[in-house]
Amino acid sequence: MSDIVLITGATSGFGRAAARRFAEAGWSLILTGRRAERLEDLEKELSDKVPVHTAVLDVRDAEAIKGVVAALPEGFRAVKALINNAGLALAPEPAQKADLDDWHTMIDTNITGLVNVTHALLPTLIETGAGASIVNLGSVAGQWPYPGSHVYGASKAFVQQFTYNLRCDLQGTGVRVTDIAPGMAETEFTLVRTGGDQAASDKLYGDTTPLEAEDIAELICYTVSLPAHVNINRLEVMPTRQAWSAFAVDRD
Ligand SMILES: NC(=O)C1=CN([C@@H]2O[C@H](COP(=O)(O)OP(=O)(O)OC[C@H]3O[C@@H](n4cnc5c(N)ncnc54)[C@H](OP(=O)(O)O)[C@@H]3O)[C@@H](O)[C@H]2O)C=CC1
Ligand SMILES: O=CCS(=O)(=O)O
Repeated sequence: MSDIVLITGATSGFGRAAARRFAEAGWSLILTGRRAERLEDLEKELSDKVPVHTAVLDVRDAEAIKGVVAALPEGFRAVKALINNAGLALAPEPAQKADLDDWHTMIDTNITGLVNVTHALLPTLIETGAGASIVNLGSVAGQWPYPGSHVYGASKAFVQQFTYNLRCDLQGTGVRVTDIAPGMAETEFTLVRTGGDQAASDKLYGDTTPLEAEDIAELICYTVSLPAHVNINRLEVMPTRQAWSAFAVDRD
């Protein structure tokens, strides 16, 4: 029987690329996200290669997650890898101009959503035991501050610390936990962040070489495919053409 991976946010970007990468590696796929049509398209694309189960799911809805886990069909129950990828940034403006609803949406998705899914899958992953994995999508924004990152960066700092704390509690169960923290990667991320501003997205990723979704998919698949005794705690990865900036100084 093939290994089983559950991916949140499989309808775009890293999640969709990871679905394709895991299919290449022969894993059975549980693909989730809010956009049903995209899940159907992905199922059509990949189900010739590997078994695919899809579930329309908003990670903010803890009851719905429990329902999805309880209704997993035979052959998809013994999940070996959970990829907590669903997430978003909103409100690129400074904190003092940000909408409170946008802050709540980021907290509800990136923090509450991630812990909802993790809590629902922990018993299964512990039962799977040695070689099971949780990969959480953090961000360089969880480590490094920058203007306009406010709640987004803070939510990703939570992801890092939650990852480390889970590692402590899961010691002895065989379940591995990893925070993958990418820098600039071209997906629909900036389109979402700017409320659909394609020009802003094109400008950010233009005239340089950002990470591609497939780069992160490769790292996710690599992380969970390592021998069972190896746990990557955190992987911070940037495009070669991205680096840190100097401290900002307010001058007269
Ligand atoms: N691109 C980048 O530069 C970086 C991104 N990241 C992180 O990587 C992760 C993936 O982002 P990326 O692929 O770039 O962005 P995309 O916008 O391309 O994909 C985001 C995915 O998250 C899903 N999602 C968003 N909200 C919810 C929700 N409430 N419930 C379920 N699914 C949801 C979306 O699916 P749907 O809308 O169908 O629900 C979509 O599949 C995020 O956690 C992001 O913060 C980290 C570092 C860098
Ligand atoms: O998490 C995404 C990368 S960045 O936009 O914060 O640099």
